[in-house]
Amino acid sequence: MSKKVLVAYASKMGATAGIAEAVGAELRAHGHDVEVLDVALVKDVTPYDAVVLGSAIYLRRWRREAVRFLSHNVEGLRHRQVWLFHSGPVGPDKDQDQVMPPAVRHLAHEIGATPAVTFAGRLEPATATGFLARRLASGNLAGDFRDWDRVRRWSADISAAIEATQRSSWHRPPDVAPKRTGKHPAGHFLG
Ligand SMILES: Cc1cc2nc3c(=O)[nH]c(=O)nc-3n(C[C@H](O)[C@H](O)[C@H](O)COP(=O)(O)O)c2cc1C
Repeated sequence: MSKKVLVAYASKMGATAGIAEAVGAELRAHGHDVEVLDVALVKDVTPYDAVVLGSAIYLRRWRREAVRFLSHNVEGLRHRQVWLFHSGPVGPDKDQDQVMPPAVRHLAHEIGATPAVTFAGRLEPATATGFLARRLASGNLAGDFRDWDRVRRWSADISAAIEATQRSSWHRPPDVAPKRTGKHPAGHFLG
């Protein structure tokens, strides 16, 4: 039986929105009824059985509208399966997992969601908005590093997890704190 899934995103320059669309397409291919929406437009999570939320990372933070969505919907999200991802690393650090900002980590814990998966991002002159982004997009961080195979595999795993809960009752995953490396993966952006 198909489930109703919300894939919400917070994106400034379109890269995270593209990843959300790819997640949505894969879930649809698995037979689910999917809505892909800018998170700022989501008023209510009640219609959905499961929620995927992705945010772009800027200066180690999530976009404000994504954090607001989590904090305004803690109770609703606690009763749904929730998956989180963030899109950020570009250039030489494209494969570096990013640490969840403390506020997001706290909210994920409240909701009972596992830590966000990191997907590489995109930073290109054609889509960069703002002085700093345009400057960074002209250096060695420039490029589209989004790994569509990885995004599709992750989405297929989500589909399998959604389907599994139709056969058994869902058990909230244990809280797993992200591993701290001491290294600042956002070093490129912080100078
Ligand atoms: C000013 C600026 C700061 C950034 N800070 C980070 C960061 O702290 N960590 C990170 O992984 N990526 C960082 N990025 C890369 C973006 O997250 C990446 O380009 C992302 O794919 C953009 O997503 P969007 O197009 O959905 O807005 C930064 C990019 C810019 C322009």
